[in-house]
Amino acid sequence: MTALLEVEALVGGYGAADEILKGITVALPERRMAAIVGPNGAGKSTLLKAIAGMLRAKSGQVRLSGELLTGLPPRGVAMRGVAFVPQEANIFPSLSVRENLEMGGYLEPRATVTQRVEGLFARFPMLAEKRRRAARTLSGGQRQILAMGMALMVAPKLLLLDEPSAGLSPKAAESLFDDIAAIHAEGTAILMVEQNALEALAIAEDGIVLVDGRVARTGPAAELASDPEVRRLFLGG
Ligand SMILES: Nc1ncnc2c1ncn2[C@@H]1O[C@H](COP(=O)(O)OP(=O)(O)OP(=O)(O)O)[C@@H](O)[C@H]1O
Repeated sequence: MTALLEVEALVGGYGAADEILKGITVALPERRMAAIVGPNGAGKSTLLKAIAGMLRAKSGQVRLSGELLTGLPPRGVAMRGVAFVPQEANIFPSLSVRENLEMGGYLEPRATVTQRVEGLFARFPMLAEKRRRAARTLSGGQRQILAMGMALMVAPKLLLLDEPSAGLSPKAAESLFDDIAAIHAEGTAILMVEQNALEALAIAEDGIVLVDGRVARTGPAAELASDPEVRRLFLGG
């Protein structure tokens, strides 16, 4: 079976300085969810940016369903079915909730946009309730739902989430993780970077531990979450 996402020997960084990604090889099957965990500065966010086309790889390849993504601009990657939700500044604060969702689907035909917005309102009643409110009035957890909703407007095959629970209270994070698990259960493959490593591994099927720009461990998420060495070294557990 061809994997949905294949990252092979990816090397890259932000300039002439040292490479941040030092040869990353990971794969994600169709409809699967993997959590990327590891210490600060390991290159987790950088890996997501490289997959999304926001960072030019120095060498190595990224493929989606066998098709080469490496070298495509972010728009080209997005048009092939990869939606990226950055950690910050992922909504338009002064636009309404509905307008934010419409912006998420601005490349889609009008009728598709209307249909998908209605689908998201049905899926997330909070968004429907607040559809006319400026996005800046939402709570942190509600903003993350809106940001994911914008990404879902293109019906992506793969959703890239960069620390969705950052800055949320434990209760808000727990509720957000429930929503992420539900989005995954509906068939979207997800690659999620998280500081809340144990919570992320609890809802993901696969785990990827990144340390200093390299893959230190991969395996079933539950296995990694209960591995004493992983807990001690990377999860503070
Ligand atoms: N835009 C940038 N320009 C230059 N260097 C950057 C940039 N963004 C990140 N870096 C550097 O790249 C390294 C990896 O950062 P990255 O954000 O990928 O780590 P991370 O594993 O996601 O950790 P964190 O949880 O701290 O975000 C860090 O040393 C960081 O300082």
